[in-house]
Amino acid sequence: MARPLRLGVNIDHVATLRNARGTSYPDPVRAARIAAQAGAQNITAHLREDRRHIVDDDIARLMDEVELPLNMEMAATEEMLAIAARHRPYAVCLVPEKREERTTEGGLDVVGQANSLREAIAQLSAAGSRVSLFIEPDSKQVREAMTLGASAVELHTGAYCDARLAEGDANRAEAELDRIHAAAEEAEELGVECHAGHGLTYDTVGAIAAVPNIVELNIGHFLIGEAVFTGLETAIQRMRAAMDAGRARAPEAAT
Ligand SMILES: CC(=O)[C@@H](O)[C@H](O)COP(=O)(O)O
Ligand SMILES: NCC(=O)COP(=O)(O)O
Repeated sequence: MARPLRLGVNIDHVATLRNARGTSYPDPVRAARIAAQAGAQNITAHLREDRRHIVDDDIARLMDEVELPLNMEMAATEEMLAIAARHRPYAVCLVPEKREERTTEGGLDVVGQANSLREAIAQLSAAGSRVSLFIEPDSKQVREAMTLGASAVELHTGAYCDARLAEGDANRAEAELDRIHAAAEEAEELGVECHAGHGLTYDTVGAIAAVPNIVELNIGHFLIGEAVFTGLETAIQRMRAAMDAGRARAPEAAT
């Protein structure tokens, strides 16, 4: 039987909409409560250094007012480490950040930043948070994540989703999916829990859910966009159904 696959709902882009007008609505905490009703297992929120969407008060309220565990995405900076130490979220996902980028364009260079990441992982783990590293599906990065003591890796699915959306690029999509399968299998062999996310839609989630070693998906931007048309609860339920359909096609995990 296929193993369980958790859904983390990323509510960043509720805050993007709120901040576009400088109002107090729409409220990411309200979105998080709806996600809970719709069956999500955790809430993901990315506190960017430039606070372009989620702000400090959102993190405080998500911790205090929402029952679901918080997976806080952040860069491994001193400022963010101090914030995480104050709130002690259930999980922290360390991500790369570039001020000019439109979204998180790639994974962390875990190999190149090993020393600073080792220290950040140690601090966060000592404070009681599970630490994952947001990486490209690449064997070197997976192995280094294990060496540094990360509990989990989250594989960046953006390249796969982009290839699926690009007409006539089936070969590239297939190659990206192969990389994700290989990295997920290696992570599990090394004892590192495997998550995935970025850019997933109803059309692309099935193939990722079918990767048997992946146990958590984090999905946001598409869901918040769909919520405009169908409501957030319905959007999340449809995503859950698409995930379940994909998972039902997953072979048994090799390990
Ligand atoms: C880290 C990541 O995958 C992002 O999807 C993020 O959580 C959404 O925020 P940005 O679109 O601002 O990167
Ligand atoms: N880490 C990925 C995430 O939280 C959601 O990414 P997206 O669905 O907003 O692209």
